Amino acid sequence: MPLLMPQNTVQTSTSSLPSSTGTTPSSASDSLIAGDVSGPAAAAVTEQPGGLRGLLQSALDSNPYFSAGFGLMALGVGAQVLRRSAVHAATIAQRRLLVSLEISSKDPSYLWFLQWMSHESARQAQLANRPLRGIEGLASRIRSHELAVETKYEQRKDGSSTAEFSLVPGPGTHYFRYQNAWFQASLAFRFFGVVVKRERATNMLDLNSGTPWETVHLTTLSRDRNLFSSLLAEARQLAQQAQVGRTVIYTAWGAEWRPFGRPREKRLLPSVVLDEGVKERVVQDVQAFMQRGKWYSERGIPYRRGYLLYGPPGSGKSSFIQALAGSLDYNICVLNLSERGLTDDKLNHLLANAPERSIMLLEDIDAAFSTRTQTGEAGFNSNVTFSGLLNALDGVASSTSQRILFLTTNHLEKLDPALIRPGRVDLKELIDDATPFQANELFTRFYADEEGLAEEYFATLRAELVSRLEEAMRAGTRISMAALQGHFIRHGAREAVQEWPELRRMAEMDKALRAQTSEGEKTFLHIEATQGQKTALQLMVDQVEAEIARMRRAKHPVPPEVAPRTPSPAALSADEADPSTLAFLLRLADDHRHAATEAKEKKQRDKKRAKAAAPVTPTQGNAKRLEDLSLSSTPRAPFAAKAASPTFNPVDPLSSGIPYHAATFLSPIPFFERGIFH
Ligand SMILES: Nc1ncnc2c1ncn2[C@@H]1O[C@H](COP(=O)(O)OP(=O)(O)OP(=O)(O)O)[C@@H](O)[C@H]1O
Repeated sequence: MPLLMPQNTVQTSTSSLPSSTGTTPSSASDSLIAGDVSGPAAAAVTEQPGGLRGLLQSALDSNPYFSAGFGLMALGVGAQVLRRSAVHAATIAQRRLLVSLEISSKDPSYLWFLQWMSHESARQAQLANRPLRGIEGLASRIRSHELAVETKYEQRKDGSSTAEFSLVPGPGTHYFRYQNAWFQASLAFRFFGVVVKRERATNMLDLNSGTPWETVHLTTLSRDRNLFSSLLAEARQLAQQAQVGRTVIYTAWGAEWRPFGRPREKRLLPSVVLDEGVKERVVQDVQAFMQRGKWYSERGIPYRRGYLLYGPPGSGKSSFIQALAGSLDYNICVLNLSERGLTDDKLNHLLANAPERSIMLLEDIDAAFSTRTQTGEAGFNSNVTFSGLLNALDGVASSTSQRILFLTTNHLEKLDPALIRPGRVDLKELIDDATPFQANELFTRFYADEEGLAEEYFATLRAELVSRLEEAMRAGTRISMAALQGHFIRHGAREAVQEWPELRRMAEMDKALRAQTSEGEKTFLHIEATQGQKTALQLMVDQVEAEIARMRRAKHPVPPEVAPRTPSPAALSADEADPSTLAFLLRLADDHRHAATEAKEKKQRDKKRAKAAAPVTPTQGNAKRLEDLSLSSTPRAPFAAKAASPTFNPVDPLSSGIPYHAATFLSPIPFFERGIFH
């Protein structure tokens, strides 16, 4: 305690000592310096506090709580200083020792890195089954426990579907070891608020697609910074390895392209059998186009080419495009215009930003547009307008990078000429049902090396099959290549010929069913009344008859356009019926049925309204209820008088002479609506 004694206090006390005491000032000050404050000097110090320090001292001495609090405060301040210094030191150390890399989901290496991580985690999972040995063994045990699943789901037109799941590192922090260096990877979802600051345009796209903007942060020691490039190169190599000999199918994911499932095995061009010369024409055209990049740029012509493949389902349009992409070592970007959530802007962006070396494929273009008007109201989910599509196609035309665009359709006749004019579509090819040439080729591909089949016998079987197809074609029955391929898969060469009638019957039924659908209606207009179509016609006749019977049962008048032609349903025989008339009659009958239902509903509505507007003579009970419900200020007499009059319109406050609010309240219509009179 004496050591805490303030110097100035000591000095002040010492100078105030009277010299008359005979004590030499030097001896007093000596004893103070030596720390000896007993005796008169000490008394002087304690008795004269003098200033803030003295006050503090006395408080500390006299109040133990105060001194304890003071001590705690000093400790807290010390701890805070220490913490700050530690944080500061850590920040400096982090800056100097660590280096981090950000990969955004916009960057191509983002997916490569995620794939690399999942590949590594699978590899390490295998290592983990081995005995633990050294740091390698330890590293193998440290693997990601925060996974995310990416599901690619495809619903096919035939109703079947496929789903592929890939496990990738999920949001969170992951540690891994690469070339003896430790890495920390933190996958953070950056939500819109943050992205707004960084990339406004991208943020808007994210808002449209509803997918969060993602980033991966990689951190390692600064001396290992070169490992980043080697890691990314390895990830890219791994991604490319997975694609060697394969075709990547990209699909639209919001406003960007993402690989759909794993890359597919390349389809070989000879495996798709098209009619004579068709394949060669398209392949040569594409190859010539690819070699003329300089020619296009020198003349300032947009470097793009559009192809339209049209024809019935199952004729090999998609298969051919896949094989063509494989032969050129290209990938395919598939876009379905009827896709939910697709807008003009997104379409434009997607067409303009397709991955390099890829063929753009717009499938079933007729399904999205049959006329120039937007078909969204007609049941499609897409918000793409026809003009939006034309703009997007023209936008592609203005791009300087190479663009190969394929459109496919089953119904050429449904397409607007503006869509397929030269400049948008440069080459159109019909990919039709099987021709004798194709049947010959496919038969050879399937059975040329079948065991136990002599060359001569093989040739005879092939000729027999081809002649049967020709005969079916003469009778108007076409067989799709998909059906022919399925038939060959099911049977050997001999049975394929023997079982030909089965294939033909199936083809006829298939056509009949197709013709039954409204989609098939137009196709139907082009067919002749052959054996195959007779089945279809019969189905249609049946439908017209059923329609007429339904109308008669419902007591709807049969439309005059239908009636004269069908004095009795039996008069319509399949042989006489003309498909276009039948299609017309069916549609007419359908329209008429709708009109009749609407008329009936309207009649009921009118009746109800008339009943509501009819003069009201309240029954005793209802009058009582009205009385109970009426406002006290409501004059009841005029209402009763008016209500008795046949011309009284209870909804018209002016004619009733009742104040407006009371009139609405008293009007029977709201009561009807509320069910009071029911
Ligand atoms: N010309 C062909 N050569 C070889 N196989 C074919 C041919 N046409 C169709 N196939 C086979 O039939 C199946 C369906 O073919 P694909 O999907 O290519 O027909 P598509 O014309 O694109 O049909 P859609 O118009 O319905 O899209 C595939 O398995 C394919 O192998």
